Parts: sequence; C-alpha cells; structure tokens
Amino acid sequence: MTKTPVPVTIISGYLGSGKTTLVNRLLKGDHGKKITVMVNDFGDVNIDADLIVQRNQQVMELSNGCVCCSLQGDLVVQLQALFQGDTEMDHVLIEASGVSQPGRIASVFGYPQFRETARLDAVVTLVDAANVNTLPPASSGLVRSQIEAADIVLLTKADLMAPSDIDALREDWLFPDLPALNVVNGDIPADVLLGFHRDADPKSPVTAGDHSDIFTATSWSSTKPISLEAFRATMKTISHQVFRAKGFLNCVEHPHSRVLYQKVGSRETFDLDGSWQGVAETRIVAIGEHLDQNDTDLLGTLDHCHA
Ligand SMILES: Nc1nc2c(ncn2[C@@H]2O[C@H](COP(=O)(O)OP(=O)(O)OP(=O)(O)O)[C@@H](O)[C@H]2O)c(=O)[nH]1
Repeated sequence: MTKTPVPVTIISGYLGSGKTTLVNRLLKGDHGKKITVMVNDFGDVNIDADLIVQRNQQVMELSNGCVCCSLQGDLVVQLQALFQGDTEMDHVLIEASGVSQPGRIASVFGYPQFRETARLDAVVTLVDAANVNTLPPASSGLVRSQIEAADIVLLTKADLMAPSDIDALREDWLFPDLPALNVVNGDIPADVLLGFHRDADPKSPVTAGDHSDIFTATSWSSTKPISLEAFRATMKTISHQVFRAKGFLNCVEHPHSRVLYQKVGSRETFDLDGSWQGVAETRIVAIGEHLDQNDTDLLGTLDHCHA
C-alpha cells in the first residue's frame, strides 16, 4: 500500500528564540494530530530533548553538532528510518539548533529517497524580538539567512517589547511580503503552523560552511550538589562571553526539585521544574560566538560552585 508523503515543518530560529517553547505548546494542543519531533541541540548534552513534553509523540534526538552541516548525514539516516518504519504520524517537526541554516535542512527534502515519503510543509523561523537587535555581526548574518529561508516568521517575546519597537523591527528585518506574526510563549493555533503547504519550488540555495568556526558549545555536569548563589555569581562573571546557556541544576537550596536554568542574552530565569527522574545531576550547556581556546573551558569555573 502506498503511503501519502508525511508533511514536515522545520522550526528554526536563533539561540534562545523560543523554539522549544513553541514545540511544547504545539504538542500540548488538542489538535488530535500525531506528531513526531526531531530535536537538534548544538551542544554535546541535549537539554531540549528533556524539555519536550512527551505524551503520545515520538521524540528523536540529534546532539553535538548542527543538522544543517556536521549532522546532515545523520538527519537523512534518521528520517529514512523513520519514514520506512511503522510509526503512525500525521506530521513531523524538526526543531533545528539555534545556529542552523534552515535552507540547508529544507534542501534534504529534495533528495530522491524522500520523494514518496515526505513533503516539506513549511520553514518556520522564530525571531527573538527582545534580542535580535543586539547580536554581534556573524549572528545577525545567520538570523538574516534564517529569515530568508522562511515561509513564515514568528516574532517571539512580543510581550517584552513596546508595539512601536516591534513595528520598527518588522521594518528593519522582514520582507514586506513575508507572513509574520507576533507570538508570546509559543501561543499560536496549530492549524496556522501545521498545514502551511509551501509551494514546491525550493528557495535559493544557501552558502556552505560549518558553524564550528563561529559558535562553540561547552558543557559542564556534576552529581555533587551546587550552591545556587555561587552558580549565579559565577555565571555573571562569564555572561559577556555566553549568549545562550541552559540546563538543570541540582542545588542545595532546592533538594527535592531540579531547577531549570535558562539564559538568553542578558536575561536569566531559574524555575523549579519538578522532581528528578533518576540521578540528580547538574547539566549545563553554554554557547558563545568566537570563543577562543581558553574559553572552551569557561564552565570549568563552575567547579567552585559545589556546596
Ligand atoms: N518573555 C518571553 N519569554 C519567552 C518567550 N518564548 C520563549 N521564552 C523564554 O525564552 C527562553 C528560551 O526559550 P526556548 O524555547 O528554550 O528557546 P530555543 O529557541 O528552543 O532555545 P535553543 O534551542 O537553545 O536555541 C526560555 O526561558 C523561555 O521561557 C516569549 O514569547 N516571551
């Protein structure tokens, strides 16, 4: 029996722009669709896969690189296995890493092996309204290429901005004919996002290049409890080098709950995130632009945070 090609939506957007928040909101919605999610984290520890709500959906992980370059082969292999398998699904979401160029991921769906099995439905690019104007040049260039590849743009964190600033941002960053919606905490109806039906013509090809020469991900983990206060102080000292950091903290102040730490630009949040499943372990990933050799052990300074 021939199967209908499964629609695929690529969720792209710079580091911390709100992709996981959006994906989780979609997965919790009562649209009745069976969704398979593929999550790509640039760091060697996939924090996002742990943050995705798992109900009936299948969640697949691709870590320690970027699906548009170093992990593109792995993406193709995983997708092929997925489409040849028995998993029932109405839609596939690919949450790209924050440093990926979605145009390159989209090009995979022109490969002959996916002709019968998958159909690219849309490239959705999230633009972080609160941070996009303060990014260094290489990152700004990347965001522009993410926007160029988009079928629809979501301007996230609209709640943190004045309406006039959002208007200015649309003027400076977006093409007039590109659909763009303001979104707060991923709140957008599922049928707007799933069922876009992009036209079959691929957008212009995207330049090659590996992100490892611009972005560096570094991680730190420990099962020994840390002091939250010491952690805050230490992160402050390296804040200017790290644009994005996230992870779970095992701290003495909250012995019965893991603490979810998120940092995007200068904004940090600490949220109690329920009890630990398995061993309590602090796991942090940090990503910066143009970190030098010494900086790659930035998080080593967290060794001083043990309680
Ligand atoms: N105020 C506000 N915060 C948001 C919004 N969307 C996401 N956030 C917060 O921004 C931080 C990053 O959100 P994520 O969804 O993890 O971003 P991401 O794009 O998946 O991050 P990476 O995968 O690391 O690139 C989290 O602390 C979210 O709670 C929003 O619309 N408004």
